[in-house]
Amino acid sequence: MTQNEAIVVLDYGSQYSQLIVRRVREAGVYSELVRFDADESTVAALNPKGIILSGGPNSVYAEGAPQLPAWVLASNLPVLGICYGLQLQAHHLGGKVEPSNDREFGHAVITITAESPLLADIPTEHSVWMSHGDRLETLPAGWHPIAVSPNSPYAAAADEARRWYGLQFHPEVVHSPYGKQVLHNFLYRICKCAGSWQPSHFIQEAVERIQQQAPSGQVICALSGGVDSAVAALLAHQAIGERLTCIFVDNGLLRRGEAEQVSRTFRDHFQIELITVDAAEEFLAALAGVTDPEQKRKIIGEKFIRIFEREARNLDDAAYLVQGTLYPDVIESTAPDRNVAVKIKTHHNVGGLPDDMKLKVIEPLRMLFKDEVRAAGLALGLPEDWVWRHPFPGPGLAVRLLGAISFDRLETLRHADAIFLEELRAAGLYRATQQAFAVLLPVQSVGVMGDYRTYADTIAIRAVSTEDFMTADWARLPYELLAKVSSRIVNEVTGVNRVVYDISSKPPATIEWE
Ligand SMILES: Nc1ncnc2c1ncn2[C@@H]1O[C@H](COP(=O)(O)OP(=O)(O)OP(=O)(O)O)[C@@H](O)[C@H]1O
Ligand SMILES: O=c1[nH]c(=O)c2[nH+]cn([C@@H]3O[C@H](COP(=O)(O)O)[C@@H](O)[C@H]3O)c2[nH]1
Ligand SMILES: NC(=O)CC[C@H](N)C(=O)O
Ligand SMILES: [Mg+2]
Repeated sequence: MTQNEAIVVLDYGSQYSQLIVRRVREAGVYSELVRFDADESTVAALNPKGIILSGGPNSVYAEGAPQLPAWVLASNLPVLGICYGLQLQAHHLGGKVEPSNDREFGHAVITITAESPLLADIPTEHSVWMSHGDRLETLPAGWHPIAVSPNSPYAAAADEARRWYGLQFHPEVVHSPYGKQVLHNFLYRICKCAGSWQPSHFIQEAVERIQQQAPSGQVICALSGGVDSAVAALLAHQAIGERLTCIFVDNGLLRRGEAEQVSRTFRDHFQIELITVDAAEEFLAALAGVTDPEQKRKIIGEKFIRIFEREARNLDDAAYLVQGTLYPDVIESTAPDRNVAVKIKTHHNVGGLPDDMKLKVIEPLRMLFKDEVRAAGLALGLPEDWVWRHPFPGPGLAVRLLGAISFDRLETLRHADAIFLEELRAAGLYRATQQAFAVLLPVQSVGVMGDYRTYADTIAIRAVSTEDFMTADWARLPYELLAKVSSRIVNEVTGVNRVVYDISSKPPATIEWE
């Protein structure tokens, strides 16, 4: 994306790399994450006003550890190193980094010891979040400390003349309450950014890009009812008008009333052609008897694509497929030290596309985060309810119904899920949690109802609070709400005699159960 200014974050594999980009964008400056070994021309094309070096799991002195590219050392741009980034700066400029006995993980208090634009408007003593086992023992020539912590003589350091700065702590995490101010200082006091980035700015550019990517012919957009695909559809429609047809697949794995609600809302609000494909039987037949979570996901992913291909052939051989892929999906599959990570689950639209797929994929949101997509959705006139809808996974209820899938079991789950969401909304708490749903377990247990014995199914209720769905905590829903949901489910849903609330965070659990 060509912006007139950007902050480029070099990724050394920190779990927080994405978060740095996000914080910079929140502060009004466009930012992208690039591999630490990206070449200079890739970075120059982004018009950088400054460079941030992320943290990382390695030790700078270890053999094979990722290093600073020569072009960074030769650059005149301001550079901010965070944790591993600071250690790299020191390592390359003649300072000394060593393993420390006083490792710091978590909360620490730092004291500002010298005036610096980086730490302007911040109390002299304040708490920060640390996560390191190595530390700087000697600063390079030209550098001086600007903050200390009990275990880090160089919690922050600077070469003001060159505009190189380093932090041993992580300003990007919420546990560093002044972290936003530190980043703001770097962007505006040091890099002199103008600060004109807004998610809605990207709309015009995205529209032009879609016109170039699909200059002629028919285009389909896979529409799910979620916010991502709706925003992608609106952008594509602005770009190519009537050449666009949206395809909504009723895979039989949707929630109660969802198929009707999605097509009705869509038709009420948009003048975009929509085809609803009733593929419920096809999906359920393919899933019959399948209990393995990964196998379910693969069957579903493949079916989706075959249906899109079939619909494309019926539409004058449409050659393009618009998808709502977001930036976190892209980063997950491309950044260093990430592609070696073990696979937890196959997301149906990422990495799961068949090799022989002929449709060319167009992904207008591939540079955005979810909150930015929501802002763009609002700017494009997407109804608020749609903008704030909880995400719903493409494999749908198949990954919330453990064990073999049948129409009857799906109906049980749909009913319980509808009750939970209805009560959550009635309590005014839908937007206080980021995702909430019911899960049907393959577990029967004994109960007593109306003096007779039951041996029936278990429903688990899950609600999470999260910023980015990468980590999550279970939502502290009020007991009164849980009590009401539990009693309604057992009373109203035939075949269920027990309801449990899932109190697992991610990690170690994931949000979905499969
Ligand atoms: N039932 C469906 N019919 C057609 N396309 C679908 C369906 N379910 C998922 N998709 C496609 O898969 C993509 C990824 O799904 P995903 O759930 O990540 O995004 P979303 O549904 O657009 O938004 P959200 O994350 O808010 O649910 C969607 O953008 C859409 O293109
Ligand atoms: O479109 C999707 N296709 C998938 O295959 C898929 N699997 C998980 N999810 C959603 O991703 C987020 C994180 O989920 P997990 O913690 O279960 O991995 C949560 O928001 C999940 O709902 C999916 N979305
Ligand atoms: N969070 C980090 O960047 C850690 C850097 C380095 N691996 C250390 O332990 O000190
Ligand atoms: Mg979805």
